[in-house]
Amino acid sequence: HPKYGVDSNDPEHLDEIMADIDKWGIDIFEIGQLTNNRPMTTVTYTILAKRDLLRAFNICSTTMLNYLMTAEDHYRPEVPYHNGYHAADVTQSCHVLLSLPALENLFTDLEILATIFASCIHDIDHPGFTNNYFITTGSDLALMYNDESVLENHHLAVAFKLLQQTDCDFLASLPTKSRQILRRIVISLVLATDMNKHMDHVAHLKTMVEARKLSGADILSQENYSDRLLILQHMIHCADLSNPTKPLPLYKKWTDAIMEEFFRQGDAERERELDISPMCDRLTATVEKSQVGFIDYIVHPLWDTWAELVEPGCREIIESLEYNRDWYYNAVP
Ligand SMILES: CCc1cc(COc2cc(C(=O)Nc3c(Cl)cncc3Cl)ccc2OC)on1
Ligand SMILES: [Zn+2]
Ligand SMILES: [Zn+2]
Repeated sequence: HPKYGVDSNDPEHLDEIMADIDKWGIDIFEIGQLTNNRPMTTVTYTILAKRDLLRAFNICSTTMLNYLMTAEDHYRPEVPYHNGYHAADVTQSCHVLLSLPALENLFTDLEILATIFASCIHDIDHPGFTNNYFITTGSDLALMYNDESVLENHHLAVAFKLLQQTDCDFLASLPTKSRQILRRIVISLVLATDMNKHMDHVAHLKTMVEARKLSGADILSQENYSDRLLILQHMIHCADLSNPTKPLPLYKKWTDAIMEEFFRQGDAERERELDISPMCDRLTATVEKSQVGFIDYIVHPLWDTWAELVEPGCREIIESLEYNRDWYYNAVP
């Protein structure tokens, strides 16, 4: 297999970019351009190989690549934001967060494999509309999942269904017990990416930070299973909401993509004479104002609490977030 799992039209350039795989702010868009739109497969395969997880779990590289390519084919390229680039971005962001010094030796290899797997499939087959849109339009998807975390349940069902294809079952050599533990973790992590759970994430993170202050001990080293799983849930949610913490040129590309996706939903709602969702009306929205609100009310409260828990590993990330917030604040017309 090629070094990063996929062929490249410019291998030397890809080597240069992939040297930053452990760094916050690697250019996912450039990786996609160098791999014929395979950013998710490239990033995920490289991370699994680098962490020696393919060997640790006796995972066949060919089967792993078959699964990743098939999974990446199930992201929709016509969806502006929730496509393979976002999956690659969240996977690489989790990879960096898993290596924070405060979390060293906290997670088992199986928990790490589960987190990387959950990240790369967490939005698979995303249709480019929100849960609320599917619920209010009485869609079959909402009917199937009783209006509860509709998209997140769908992503999980699609991802695990692909494992049933024999040439894609990269978990085939895992003992049954390990498969069950991994499946449980992946389900809980993808369900944790439902924005409806956002306030619970922030509340629990604050509780853990307070508990750590009271106990004084480096509590992250004595976490019990349920707290470790909660930290991984907060981690994937932070990665999902990490665009505003990245270098400004990358952040601006993510903003353009999500706003186009939201505007297309707004167009569909206008067309169907439904109420247009907040920030989805391309005729009235102010992108800069939305981002300042997004950072002030959602991203900063979450990341500030996360940063306190893993202190001092995320100081630069918070600085980048605050720099970007000021840039958008000053850009408001
Ligand atoms: C107040 C809410 C809000 C939302 C926005 C749009 O901005 C963004 C929103 C999102 C965003 O909402 N992402 C998202 C997540 Cl993390 C989980 N489930 C569904 C979704 Cl859509 C991801 C990135 C953004 O800008 C770069 O601006 N304000
Ligand atoms: Zn999602
Ligand atoms: Zn996502």
